[in-house]
Formats: sequence, C-alpha cells, structure tokens
Amino acid sequence: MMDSILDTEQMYAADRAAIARGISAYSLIDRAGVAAAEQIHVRWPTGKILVLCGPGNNGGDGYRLASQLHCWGRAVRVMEYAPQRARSAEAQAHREQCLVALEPLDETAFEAADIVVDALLGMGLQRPLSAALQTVLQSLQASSASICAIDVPTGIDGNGRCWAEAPLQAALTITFFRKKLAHVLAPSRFLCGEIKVVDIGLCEEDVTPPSYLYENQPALWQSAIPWPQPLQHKYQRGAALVYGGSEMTGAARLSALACARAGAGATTIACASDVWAIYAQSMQSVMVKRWHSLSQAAALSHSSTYQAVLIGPGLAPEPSTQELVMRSLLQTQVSSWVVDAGALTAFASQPESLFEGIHTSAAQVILTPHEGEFARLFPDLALHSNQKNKVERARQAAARSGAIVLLKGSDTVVASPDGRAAVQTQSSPYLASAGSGDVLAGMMTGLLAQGMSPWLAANMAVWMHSQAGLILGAGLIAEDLVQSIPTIWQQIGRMN
Ligand SMILES: NC(=O)C1=CN([C@@H]2O[C@H](COP(=O)(O)OP(=O)(O)OC[C@H]3O[C@@H](n4cnc5c(N)ncnc54)[C@H](O)[C@@H]3O)[C@@H](O)[C@H]2O)[C@@H](O)CC1
Ligand SMILES: [K+]
Repeated sequence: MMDSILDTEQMYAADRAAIARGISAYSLIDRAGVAAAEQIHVRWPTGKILVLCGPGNNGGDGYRLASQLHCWGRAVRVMEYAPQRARSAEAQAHREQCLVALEPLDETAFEAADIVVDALLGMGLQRPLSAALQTVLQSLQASSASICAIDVPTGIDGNGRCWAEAPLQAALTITFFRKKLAHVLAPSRFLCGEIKVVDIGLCEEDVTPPSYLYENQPALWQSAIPWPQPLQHKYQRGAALVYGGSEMTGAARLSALACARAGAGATTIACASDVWAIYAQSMQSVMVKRWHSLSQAAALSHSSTYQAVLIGPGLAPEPSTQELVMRSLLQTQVSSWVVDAGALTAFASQPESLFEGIHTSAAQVILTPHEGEFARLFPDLALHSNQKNKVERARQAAARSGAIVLLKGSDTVVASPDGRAAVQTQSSPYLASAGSGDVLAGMMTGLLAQGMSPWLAANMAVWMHSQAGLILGAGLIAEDLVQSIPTIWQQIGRMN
C-alpha cells in the first residue's frame, strides 16, 4: 500500500488516535525529537547547532532534539521565542528536561552557528506572523547557517498556506509519519528543501477516515501498465481518435504522435476536409480522416472503432467546438475521453452544459485544464478566488463535473470524482513550453486506448511527461518530449 499524504486536520486526528491507543503525547514528542536529531546528525556530522524553540509542540520537538544532540557530544545552543507563552504539558515537560541551557532569542547568534534548527512554529501556525518574528526569519535567512526545519519551515502551515511575507527557506525539512500538503504542493514544497519523513510510531490505521491523497509514483499505476501481448494485432493494442483543429494544426499532430508513442496500436486524426492535406502530408504512422460537416465529425466517435478520444488541442474556443464536443460526447460509444485546451475554453460561458454532457455521456472523461482554463470552468474554485488548497479545489471540480480533473502546474494534481487524488511532486520548469500540454494529453489518450482506467492513465501520463522534462531539461521543446517517450518506456520497463 502506498503512503498517503495528510492535511493538518488529518495529522492532528492521527496523533489523537495514536494517543488513544496508548502512545502518550509526551512520547510522541520524544520520538519526534530523537528521530529528528538522528537526521540532523547524519546530514551535518560536524558543526555548531543552534535550536530555535517556539511556544508549541514544534518547540517541544526542538528541546528534545537539542538534548539528544547534546548527548551525542554535539555543540548545541537552545534559544526560545516567546518563552512566556502557555505551552502544552508535554512540551513544557520536554522544556524542563532539556539538557541544554535555555537562552532568550538573540539574532546576533545566528552567524556563529553552522546549523540552525527551526522549531519555532509547525502545524499549529494559524495567523499571520508578527513583524518581530518576520524580522527574526529575515536575519536567519540572511545568515550563512544551514537551515533545518522541523515539520514545516516557519511561515507556512501544514496545508502549505503562507502566513509570512517571507517564509523561511530550509535546506532540510524533517517531518513526522507522513508528508503533509505543505510538502507536496507548490510553492510551499520548494521552501522545504530536501524532505525526510521519519517514523514516530503512528500507523495508517490511525488515519480515519483514510486519506485518499497520494504522491504520483510508479507504485500507483505500475501494475496496470498495458504491456503488449505477443499475439495482439494493432487494433487489439487500442485505437485512438484525435480531433484536429483547422488553424493550429501542430497541436493535434503533437498529440497524435505522443498517443502513438504511448502505445496506441492505431492513431487517427480527424479534421475538416479543407485542412486534410496539411495533416496528411505531415503524418506517416498516424492516419488522417477528413470530415465535411460537424455531424460527420461527431459521428466518428459514435461507433466503437476507437477506445479513446482526444478533443481540444488546436481547436478554436468557439461555439462550433462546443457543439462538436456535445454532439460527439452525448452519443459516444468510445469509453474514454480526454477534453483539453480549446474544448475546455469553448465552454467558458456555460460550463454547466459541459458537466451535464459528461454526467449524461456513457464515456469516462478526463479534463486537463491549467489554472487559466480551470478558472473559466470553475470560477468559484479558481486560484485567487478560493482559499482552499489545490487538492481540494481539484477534488471539488471533479465532483462537480463528474470527470477526472487534471489540474496542471509545477504540482499537477489529478483528482477523481470518487475523492482519490494524486500530486506530481517531481517536475521540470522546462515543461512550461508551447505544445507540452498537447503531448501530455496525447500520452494519456494512448494509455486510455490500451485499456488503462482514466485515473491510472492520467497519473501515469503525468509522471511520464514529468520524467521526460527532467531528463531533457534546458532547451526542450514539445517535439523532444514526443521523441523521448521510448526512453521513458525503457525506464519504466527496468522498474518491473
Ligand atoms: N502530538 C502532536 O501533536 C505531535 C506534534 N508534533 C509537533 O508539534 C507541532 C504541532 O504542535 P502545536 O499544535 O503545538 O503547534 P505549533 O508548535 O506549530 O504552534 C502552536 C503555538 O504557536 C502559536 N501560534 C500560532 N500561530 C502563531 C503565530 N503566527 N505567531 C506566533 N505564535 C503562533 C499558538 O498559539 C500555539 O501556542 C508539529 O508541527 C510537530 O512539530 C510532533 O512532536 C509529533 C507529535
Ligand atoms: K518549524
């Protein structure tokens, strides 16, 4: 079973469940402190350590780890922020038992330390930082010390929400039991530096109800990979249809090639007859079908010739596209659909009709918006008009639309209407380039054509796309992503 990712509430609930089955709150801090000390000692075997302890249990972890490092002979100082604040009995007990002298916080000491441990605030952060605390963070950041955050870098909460003008940037973040949203979503993930998850005696059964949020890793979809069988012919591997636009013809061509390289046995582009020659001249392994009317175009997906359809790349966001989507989707016999790009924006003025179409259709649909397209379809869930985190926004969009929603970005989230969600945590900024999304949609369509479920195909395609970005790096263009798909397949093959 894969480790799930928790939000702050789920982590507090898991702590309570562990306490209820007999692990004391004191012992949780004990375990957290010792485990964190081990990580720090391994990562920085030498050097002077300064531990900054805040008023809550995050500070409690700080006192405990300082004692442990002291026992191992490390040079440790402990400085307290807001020592007069009331603290939990367990944090107070660890404070009283701290083997290192407690000093008031003194910013001038930062420069003398090689490693500063930030145990100021953790999951309990729930209001904007005071100006005084922000100044402390600024001096710390300006110092040459390496910063190790306990649980989360001070300034962001466990769900990744930022409460500081400039939250701390850590080199290492040590967290407990499971990663929290802050460790996987952007931009907070980038403030954590390297992330180490340590065991403090909690188990998955302590998470009730279970969390259905995961990191997108091969373990999520590996067992469902549609490896071709020796006796299969090309149509048994899966046939895919890609609707091509009349102006931006490159998009559907990229998608179709990615679809074929993702393993569809036969890929067809369908386009209006006046642009047929453009497609036909440039495609070789991909077939090109022409249509003369919208109803002819829609009818292509009314038979069971294809197992997957991609509609949107290169299509104009206009009423005719909306009509094509509705006409084809409502009577489709193709089981899996990807609706992307122009086919999403075409519904900007009436997204409910798209959702109604999806609910009515026999097909399972994946919507693949970036934040801009998402805002057009789900204005109330858009990034700047909704306080909720990206996972929650995508989950609500999936529930509303009845589709798998793949919300793109440096932390692409795939959310299913049934509540499952996954976050892609490894990605490359070079993927933000023209045509990259067309390749992603094509790869997904290719996997769907081979019979993968939409949930798994969406995640696997996102992972493959990210890997391609990481391997290619600077200088990549969308065409390179298509070319690199065989390399990614080889990489996946070696994992089996
Ligand atoms: N049983 C548990 O709850 C465990 C907690 N652990 C640690 O405890 C942390 C959570 O502990 P807490 O819930 O006590 O939370 P924190 O230690 O993060 O902070 C809570 C304290 O900070 C204050 N505070 C909140 N926002 C503030 C702000 N903007 N400026 C100044 N003070 C602010 C609160 O009033 C409260 O006193 C975790 O992040 C983790 O490090 C670990 O020891 C594992 C077990
Ligand atoms: K912290």
